[in-house]
Amino acid sequence: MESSTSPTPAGTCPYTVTVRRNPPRRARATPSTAIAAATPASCSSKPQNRRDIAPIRLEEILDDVVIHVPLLEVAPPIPQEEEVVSENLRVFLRIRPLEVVKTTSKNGNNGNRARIKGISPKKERTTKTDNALKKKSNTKKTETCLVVKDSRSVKLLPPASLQDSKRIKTQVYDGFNHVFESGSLQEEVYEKVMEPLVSDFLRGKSGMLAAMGSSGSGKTHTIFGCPREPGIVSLTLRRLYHHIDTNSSEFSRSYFISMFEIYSERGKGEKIFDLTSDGAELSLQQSAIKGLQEIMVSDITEAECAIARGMLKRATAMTNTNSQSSRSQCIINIRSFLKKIDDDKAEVRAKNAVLTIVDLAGAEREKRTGNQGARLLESNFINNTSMVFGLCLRSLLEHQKNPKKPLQKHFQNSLLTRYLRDYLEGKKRMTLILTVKPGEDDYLDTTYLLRQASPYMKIKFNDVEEPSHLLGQKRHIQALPRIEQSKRKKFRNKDASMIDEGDGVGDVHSVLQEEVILEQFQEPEPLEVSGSSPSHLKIKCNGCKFLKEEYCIELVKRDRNDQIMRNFSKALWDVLKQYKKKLEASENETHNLKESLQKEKFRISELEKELNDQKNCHSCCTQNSTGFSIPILCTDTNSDTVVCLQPEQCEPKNNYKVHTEASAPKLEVPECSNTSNLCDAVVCKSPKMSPQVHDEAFSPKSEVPECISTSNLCDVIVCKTTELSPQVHAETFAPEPEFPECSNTSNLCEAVVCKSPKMSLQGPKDEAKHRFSNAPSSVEKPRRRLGPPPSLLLKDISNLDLGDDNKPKGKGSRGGRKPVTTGKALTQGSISLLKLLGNYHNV
Ligand SMILES: Nc1ncnc2c1ncn2[C@@H]1O[C@H](COP(=O)(O)OP(=O)(O)OP(=O)(O)O)[C@@H](O)[C@H]1O
Repeated sequence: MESSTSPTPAGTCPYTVTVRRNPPRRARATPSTAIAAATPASCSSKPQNRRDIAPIRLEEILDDVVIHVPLLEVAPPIPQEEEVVSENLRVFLRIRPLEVVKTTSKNGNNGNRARIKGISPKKERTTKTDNALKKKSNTKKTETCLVVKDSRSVKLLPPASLQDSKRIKTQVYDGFNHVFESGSLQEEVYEKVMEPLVSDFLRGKSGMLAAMGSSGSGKTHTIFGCPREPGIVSLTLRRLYHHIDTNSSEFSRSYFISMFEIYSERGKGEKIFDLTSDGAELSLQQSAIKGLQEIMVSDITEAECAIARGMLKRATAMTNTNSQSSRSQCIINIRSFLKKIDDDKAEVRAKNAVLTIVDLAGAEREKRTGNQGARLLESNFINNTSMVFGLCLRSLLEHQKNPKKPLQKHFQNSLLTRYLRDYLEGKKRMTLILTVKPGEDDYLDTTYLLRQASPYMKIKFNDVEEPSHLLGQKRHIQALPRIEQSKRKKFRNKDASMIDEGDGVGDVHSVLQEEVILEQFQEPEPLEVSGSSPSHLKIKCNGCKFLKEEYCIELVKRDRNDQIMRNFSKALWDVLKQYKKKLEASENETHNLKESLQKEKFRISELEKELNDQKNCHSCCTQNSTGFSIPILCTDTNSDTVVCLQPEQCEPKNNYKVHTEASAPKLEVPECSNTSNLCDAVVCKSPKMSPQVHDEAFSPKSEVPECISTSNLCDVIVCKTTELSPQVHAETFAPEPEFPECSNTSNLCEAVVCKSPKMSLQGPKDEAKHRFSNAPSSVEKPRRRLGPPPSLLLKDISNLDLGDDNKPKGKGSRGGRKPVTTGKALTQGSISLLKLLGNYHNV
């Protein structure tokens, strides 16, 4: 709390203290919508609607719905005396007498035979339950818990036990169309409840009456009654047949009755049984029952007989609460078919209307009914149907209160509600009659029903079918609650003039045809609106005459709703488009990823192939029985050279013959076995080299003497691989015992050349150094022991004329012996060696 001394205004007491209870508030800017609503358009200086605010979002569209729809509700058209635009659901309450005087026959039946599906009617006998009930009723005097306040309200008094323990207070239920006290007569009920429906029905308007209440509360009694006290159905039929059409000479009216029940045998799903025929099982398609028989009833007796026969077939059973409790939902349809025959008898117009009366099976509490087994399963079905029925109405109410809340599709959950869909969605008018038992024991049942059903009184029927007074009169615009697009399209092009003129064409026999006629008449497009304010709107509809004001407003409202829905659809469409784009993008990405994956796979397979090739190449060398690796070689058939098998080289076009392990054991080139995959093994590069040399070269016994003797002819044995191991070359090119000097004195041997830079022995670059002439230092090493000369060398020595070594050789040499030729030209190295040996010898 804040206190402050304000400057004292003139004329007031200087000691006055102003106490501010709340801090001063800052005035908030008035919302533009409020301004718009409060200020007339002419007074506002600023533009009211700014369309450039923001792009429409879903929420705004929904808000739009809220803003625009009540626009017409703010100033609803004032209903004329007889023209009620909207009508609430009519709810009546009937209280059963506390003590029921049973009008039972001698054998215990009260006029109707009990029948249970699948169970033959039993002989009524006094059971323990009955006795218990009787005892109970005798011993304990039941108090009433329901007191009628006035014709529209009741007071519900909780039993003393509950009042104490649960602190439940007295409740008042108000707003019923009428409350029938326990002593009310059937005729009275009919007059208030059914007569308005019947009147409308006679004017061609469909309607429904449904009786709701707990088991034994008097629903069946109210609907069907008994012979002494005929119920609503009987009274309705009487009324119908006593009704005389004013223009009966021009019209012919006929009635058809159909009756069926929805029953769940032992709770195994719902089934529909025809009660007017042989009790055949039927099926529900959309909201129509396929194969349901209609009996044309020409008089009241016939009609009552049909109903009585149906009642006999209905499933009933005895429970603790009702000796003849209905175990199924029973529906009776009375259809009126009105026909106008023109003078020339050529043109007939017809009108159908259906009056539906529903006797619901009573909701049961297991504790009270004492049901077990099959009865209990039936109870579950009954309670479930009652619950779904209630949910549908509750959803309709909530939807009407707040249009944002969608109309739930509870009707799908039971056959009954599916059949009554139009009524439960507020498209057709219906009336409810609640039946209650006023006993203290029934307090819970009664309070449950009243609590559940009393809100239904607020349900409104705005867009329901209006009665057409008689054929030829114009239909109200509201008589188009549900215009199915397909039907519209189908009949769009038909001539609507016959409706305007009031003359029908052709023979019309169905409700559908009637609906089509209405749709044609009420086709709202094209729509022309004239007038400035809704109250003066006149709309020209499809070439028809100007319609009444309230219908114009209704059309505007619908049009606006359509517009809102279109906006909503657009926004939704945009969102969907965005999602689609995203989806496409992600699909592309997925595609790319798949492609790259394919490429990777292909690359992997290539690498694997390469690896396999490498392995195959490696497997050229296989282990033979001796443990040596035998290369699988191929021989060049042209040159007789031996090469290591390479896949690309061994193709038949290259004239290579592939040697398998078995076919090439003789080659025995162990040195190559270690390096088969690393090198081309032993290759003769010289075209001059004779096969014999190579034979020697590859023979392990030859120990490569030819290397020395034939060094000038060829490169002899060449390892092509750079990775040839020294050991191999040592074995191949360094026959240690025979030519230690070769290995030690590589300068002597120019024949053995390893081309590999990694070769451990003498490389080509060292060749010059190893030459004898250029490396005299090697000669000067006297301590070095030479190994036994090879046979070729010995031959050379033996043939050497050492005495003439100073004489020039060749043709011009005199007296000298010609050197013995071995058929092979001596190499320069050999000559040098021989000279050296000669010198040595001389020394
Ligand atoms: N207003 C009434 N006046 C006289 N008797 C009544 C009245 N209402 C009900 N009864 C009697 O009460 C008994 C039970 O009524 P009824 O069979 O109509 O109950 P119900 O609601 O149809 O029960 P259920 O749902 O189990 O079929 C019947 O014997 C019926 O004659």
